[in-house]
Amino acid sequence: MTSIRTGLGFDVHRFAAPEEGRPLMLMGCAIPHDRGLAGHSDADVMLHALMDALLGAAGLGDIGLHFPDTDPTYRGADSTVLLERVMGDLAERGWRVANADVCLIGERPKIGPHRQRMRDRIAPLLGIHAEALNVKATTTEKLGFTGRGEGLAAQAVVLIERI
Ligand SMILES: Nc1ccn([C@@H]2O[C@H](COP(=O)(O)O)[C@@H](O)[C@H]2O)c(=O)n1
Ligand SMILES: C[C@@]1(CO)OP(=O)(O)OP(=O)(O)OC[C@H]1O
Repeated sequence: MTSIRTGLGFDVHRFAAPEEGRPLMLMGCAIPHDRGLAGHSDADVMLHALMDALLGAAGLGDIGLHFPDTDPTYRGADSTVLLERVMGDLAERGWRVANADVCLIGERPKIGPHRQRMRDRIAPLLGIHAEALNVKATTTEKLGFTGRGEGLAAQAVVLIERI
């Protein structure tokens, strides 16, 4: 039986108008910014990419399958709670996380000042040490929708292994 697998995830959310007063949630952390991301849930784009990577590695589809955006249950959902559900699904099937690498794509906010807080918040939910959860970011050199500041994108890659 295969003992390791990889998965990748990708997600995009547009920014809400500032007057909507949505907080910007990234990796389960409230990040000071002039606007938050729009979404049915808390729109934590980095955690959505991470969950899709985990589900992909385990062959379990994607977050839209598990948490449909047509279901009022998930309105305003805390993505860390959804991540706990995903981790439960993986554990039930005998998988644990070896490492994860998550990349935010956008001009602002800069994640440098928040990187360690993000790792410390999410690594325990993945059952790994913070050093096995990498958090990084890139601009798109002001090109495209992220470059224009219309929204943020995120990518994630994970390795899972048999317990
Ligand atoms: N939202 C972001 C984007 C980038 N960074 C940091 O800046 C570095 C340079 O970005 P380039 O797109 O010019 O390569 C990048 O490696 C990150 O360290 C960031 O913190 N937050
Ligand atoms: C987690 C969910 C739940 O509605 O969040 P959304 O804010 O709709 O985010 P999206 O990444 O568009 O789709 C995933 C959904 O399943």
